[in-house]
Amino acid sequence: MTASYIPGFGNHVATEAVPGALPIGRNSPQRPAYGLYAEQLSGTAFTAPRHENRRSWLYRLRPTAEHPPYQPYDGAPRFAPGTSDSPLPPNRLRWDPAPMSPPGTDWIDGMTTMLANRDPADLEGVAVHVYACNRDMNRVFVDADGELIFLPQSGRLTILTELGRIDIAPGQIALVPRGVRFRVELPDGEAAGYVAENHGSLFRLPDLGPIGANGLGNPRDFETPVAWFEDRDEPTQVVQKFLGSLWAMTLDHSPLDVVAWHGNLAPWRYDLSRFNTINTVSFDHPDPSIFTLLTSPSDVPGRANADLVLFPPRWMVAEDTFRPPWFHRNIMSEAMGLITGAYDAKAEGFRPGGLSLHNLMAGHGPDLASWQGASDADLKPHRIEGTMAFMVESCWPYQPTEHALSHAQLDYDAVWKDFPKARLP
Ligand SMILES: O=C(O)Cc1cc(O)ccc1O
Ligand SMILES: [Fe+2]
Repeated sequence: MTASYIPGFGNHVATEAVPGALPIGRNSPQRPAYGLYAEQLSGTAFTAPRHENRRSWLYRLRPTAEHPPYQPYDGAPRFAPGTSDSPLPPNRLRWDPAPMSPPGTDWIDGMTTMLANRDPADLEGVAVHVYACNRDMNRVFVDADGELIFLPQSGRLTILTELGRIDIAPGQIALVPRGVRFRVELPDGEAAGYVAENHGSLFRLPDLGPIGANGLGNPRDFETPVAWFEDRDEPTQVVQKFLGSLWAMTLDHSPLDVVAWHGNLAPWRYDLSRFNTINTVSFDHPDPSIFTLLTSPSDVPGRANADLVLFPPRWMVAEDTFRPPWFHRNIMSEAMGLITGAYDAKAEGFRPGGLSLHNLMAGHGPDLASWQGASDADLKPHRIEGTMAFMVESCWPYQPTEHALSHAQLDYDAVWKDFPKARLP
């Protein structure tokens, strides 16, 4: 079965998997069609301004409210373990790709939380997880702590959500809103990649300012699945992430039973190759904000709770310019992953599936080999091919988990060793 999608970002969508399931002209009729249960799912406060307001109405076989108490979930040992209380060294950190999990590991148990900031209860902050799994989920997951962006690095994912079915492969990403239940299946038998979890205001497309009305991520390239449901009366475990801990309970049916829905809070997928990359055609390397696909604003104008930034294939044409990322120290904190290829500031050691962290004010930039190569390069137009890196940039410094701290590369600082000293006249 292939999924069908509706194009557009944050649109008001109406979709039904069974004709007549969606009420017309009202949200909560006295008796919804077929005895369905109407349920509102809010992604913003009821009173959020209209242009920010996101909610959907779901028409389902059984109400979500009908469930037994959650108990602590004791699987997924590296998922949401909390962060260390010890002072965090201001060091740059980098990680090799995580090894594949033991056979029989599904997406939930294959999740490893690497970096987190703030507390989910603050409704601010972001976490970066990696996953490595090799078994279809036969249960469902729901994240009360935030929306999830899946960035597969290897292996396709089928994400069966309450609101529809999403198929993605490496090079595509998907978002599942906070509170939407889903199951992850692995058409290739195994999969690995990244998940960004946003506790803060919902990801949206950035303003374009002088760029104009088009460019970067174009709204039409975001695809929301049509209504899809399963009618399965069999025990189904639901694992929930709530305030940084995992909880579980078992229903006697699948909760992926939404027959119809309408609204503007919805999952979507996006093909990263659709990103309309904009950059200099004269000189200098623009700030990486030029590559922003999505932004989650904080309460301070222009200072993102989280930006999702892409580094796609592109032409490099800048004249008399050091073309890779410059040396820098930032107030923002930078978590970076690599989906494929090589990243232009790191000649080696940053591998697809790997991760790096350059926190608040950490001095970083091109490694010695990249600096040397770009300093000596003949500045012809040059196309960076076959690459896709991304950054989850946040105004809140990241705290690595204990697992991340104990599995970091040992010698990352060495990539910035032995730069020749400048020679004054
Ligand atoms: O550190 C990095 O590699 C990310 C980055 C990229 C860039 O083009 C400019 C600044 C920046 O932080
Ligand atoms: Fe940086």
